[in-house]
Amino acid sequence: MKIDVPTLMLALLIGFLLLSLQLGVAQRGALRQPELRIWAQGSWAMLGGFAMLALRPWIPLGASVLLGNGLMYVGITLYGQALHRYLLDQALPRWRWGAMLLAMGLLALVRDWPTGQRVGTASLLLVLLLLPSTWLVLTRGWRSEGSMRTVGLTLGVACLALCLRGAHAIVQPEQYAELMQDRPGPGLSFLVGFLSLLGAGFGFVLACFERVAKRMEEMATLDGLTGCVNRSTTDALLLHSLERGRREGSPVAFALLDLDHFKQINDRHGHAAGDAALRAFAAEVRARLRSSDVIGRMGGEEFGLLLPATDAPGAARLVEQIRAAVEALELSCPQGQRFRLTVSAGVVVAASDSGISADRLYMLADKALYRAKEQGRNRVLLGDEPAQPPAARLVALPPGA
Ligand SMILES: Nc1nc2c(ncn2[C@@H]2O[C@H](COP(=O)(O)OP(=O)(O)OP(=O)(O)O)[C@@H](O)[C@H]2O)c(=O)[nH]1
Repeated sequence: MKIDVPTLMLALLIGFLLLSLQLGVAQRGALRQPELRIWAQGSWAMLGGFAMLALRPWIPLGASVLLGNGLMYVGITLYGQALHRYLLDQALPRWRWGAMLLAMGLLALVRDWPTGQRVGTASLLLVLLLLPSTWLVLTRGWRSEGSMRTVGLTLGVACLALCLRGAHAIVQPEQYAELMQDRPGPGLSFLVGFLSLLGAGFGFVLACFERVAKRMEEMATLDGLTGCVNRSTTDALLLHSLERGRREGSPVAFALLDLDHFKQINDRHGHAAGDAALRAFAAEVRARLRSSDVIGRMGGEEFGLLLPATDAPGAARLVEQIRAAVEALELSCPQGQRFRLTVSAGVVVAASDSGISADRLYMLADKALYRAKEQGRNRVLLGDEPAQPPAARLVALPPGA
């Protein structure tokens, strides 16, 4: 196999230039991610590094070696910074910048070595700088967006190829006497090592896209404050559950839960304490649900609980447990004052053969909730689901039932 190194160098220059330009353009649009900006800076540094290597016939050898490899070390470290922020939401630890400076210092010490040993050392230093990021992506990134796996794998391939290049250059320095000469080993390791780094960049862009798409989906379906599904999603899930209950012959329970005197909590302790109370309430409910149950925020301090395949006694027991747990909850506001919450609830159950609509089920739950408020709050009322006509029979449950 014949690999023409000058052509390869030109291809890499164009590749990193295109990646940097595309990332720059994406930054001006909707994809304004700081991690992508940092990756773009890293790609500009890599591009500068290749340019310095490619200019070797026209600039002093020492400058080409130091600037070429040094800029690549900066590029790799910036890639590390982007990955660190993306996966850990933290800045790159200082020692990684220190390692980059140390690598540059070592490079300066070996700049007069014969080409083979110098290429070997420079490649191995590149691998050492790349390894911590590769490890991070292969461990933490593996459970992240699917595209991060391709980033981890391509970085792993880059490390392997550059490691082989470094070892090969030290063992057979004569093959590396001239940077631009056509030799299969040096050419192949250069090709695979740096193309993999370029590929990791495209994988990283895709991972950022995936994350943005996931966030947009969450924003469309979830309530940002409590993490519960929003009202329209709850409505859609209720319709779906009723349909499924009909097909499978199982009942569907639906409850409306409304925090009592919530306005007073806001007025006395502030809006932030009110928000914290809503979050705490949602967490308290979520902790008691099965994976098939759904808690939705219907608006303000009102929540809907959707319990598929649950009959009336089961639903009433669960909602009563929630009521008691909320009553026992003690919250503190930023000023240190402590306060408590109570919740009222209306529960209705649709039998599989009732043919009841989601709207009517909601209305019956709302009626039961209204009665619970009327009867003094902090209680759960069960509204029977009549097939027809609409009046709900309300059964008061003593606390603890
Ligand atoms: N902190 C906070 N308050 C909210 C939010 N959404 C709605 N509220 C407040 O919730 C309060 C609801 O008040 P009301 O509808 O009078 O109900 P309540 O005070 O709970 O009275 P009852 O339901 O009759 O027990 C209002 O003060 C709203 O401003 C929110 O996201 N955060």
